[in-house]
Amino acid sequence: MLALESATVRFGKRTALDAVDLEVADHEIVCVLGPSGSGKSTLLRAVAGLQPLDGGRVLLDGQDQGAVPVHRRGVGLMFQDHQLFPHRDVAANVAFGLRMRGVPRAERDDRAGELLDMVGLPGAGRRAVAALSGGEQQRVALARALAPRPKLLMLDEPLGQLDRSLRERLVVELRSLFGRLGTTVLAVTHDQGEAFALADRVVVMRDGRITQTGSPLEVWQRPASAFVARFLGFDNVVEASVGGGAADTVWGKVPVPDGSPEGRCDLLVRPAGVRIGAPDTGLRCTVGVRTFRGHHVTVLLYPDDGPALEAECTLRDTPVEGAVVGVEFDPSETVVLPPADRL
Ligand SMILES: Nc1ncnc2c1ncn2[C@@H]1O[C@H](COP(=O)(O)OP(=O)(O)OP(=O)(O)O)[C@@H](O)[C@H]1O
Repeated sequence: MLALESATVRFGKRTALDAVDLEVADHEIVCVLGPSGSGKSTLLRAVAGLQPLDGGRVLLDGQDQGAVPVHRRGVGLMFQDHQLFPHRDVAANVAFGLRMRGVPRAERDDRAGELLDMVGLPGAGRRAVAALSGGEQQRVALARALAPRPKLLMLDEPLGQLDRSLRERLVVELRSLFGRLGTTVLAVTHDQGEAFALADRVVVMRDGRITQTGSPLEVWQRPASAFVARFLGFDNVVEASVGGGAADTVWGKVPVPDGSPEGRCDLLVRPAGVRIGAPDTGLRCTVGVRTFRGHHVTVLLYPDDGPALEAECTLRDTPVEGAVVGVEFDPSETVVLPPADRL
């Protein structure tokens, strides 16, 4: 349905999109992730027609969109600051795109009512936008973007301003709504949790390029590089050298999964793979800060040498701060990554 072919955008000397190739299939939900400045919004704007390309093409249903203006691309947009019209009521906001398309009044009202039901705001049509909570406004913005039945819905930080618990709830609702409607979605977020909960496929950007793409599970289990691993919030990443089933690291020998490539690498050890035991077994560490995360605890461990290690413990097994412990590593939670200079 959507294809970017070598899409390139430059701002002066800066290349914001660097020959990006990306395909989005019908009914697919794709989330673009990446640090600030990596080109996510530029990608979205280029697809919408808000940002002209300096090279390459954007195709929708096989048609080159180069000469097609924004309002004829058939894409729905929902941006972070959701730009509702504060002086119009909810129904008028939802029906805005339909009015622009000359849809008759009665049909607009019906459709607005239908959409408000769908986004969980039944009967809210006559309410003033200014009197809604942030989460309700977000739902109105979503209803407005969906009203003209866009073939592609694009979301830029759709839940950006809302508090975490509301975001976590809304993201689940969004995924199920898009599934029911069969909406094709391209969304941008800097929040991994949001992307992983929403997407069928995630795309990780770095410096205007796509550095990894895959299902949320694939990317989570096998980040393609130290960059992606760190971006996902994994801090246990060190340079290493693999041979004979183990990696030589600043933390000593760390067992790696069978079949891991040999030679120089970056090594990721997921916190779940850092096993805490008696001080006389494995790597000696001193227990530092502990962060309670509901059903588990993240513990920072300071070895005598090398960077701190993050470990995940059950509440019951959490050692006390200042204790000296021994650490062993679970090979099923380690990932051998290509060394940064070979990417
Ligand atoms: N209108 C513009 N003029 C000049 N430079 C721009 C413009 N828009 C974006 N850029 C630059 O292009 C690069 C990519 O920006 P973009 O907004 O696409 O990143 P992003 O990944 O969406 O970042 P964020 O998460 O902070 O929104 C950045 O270096 C940015 O400074």
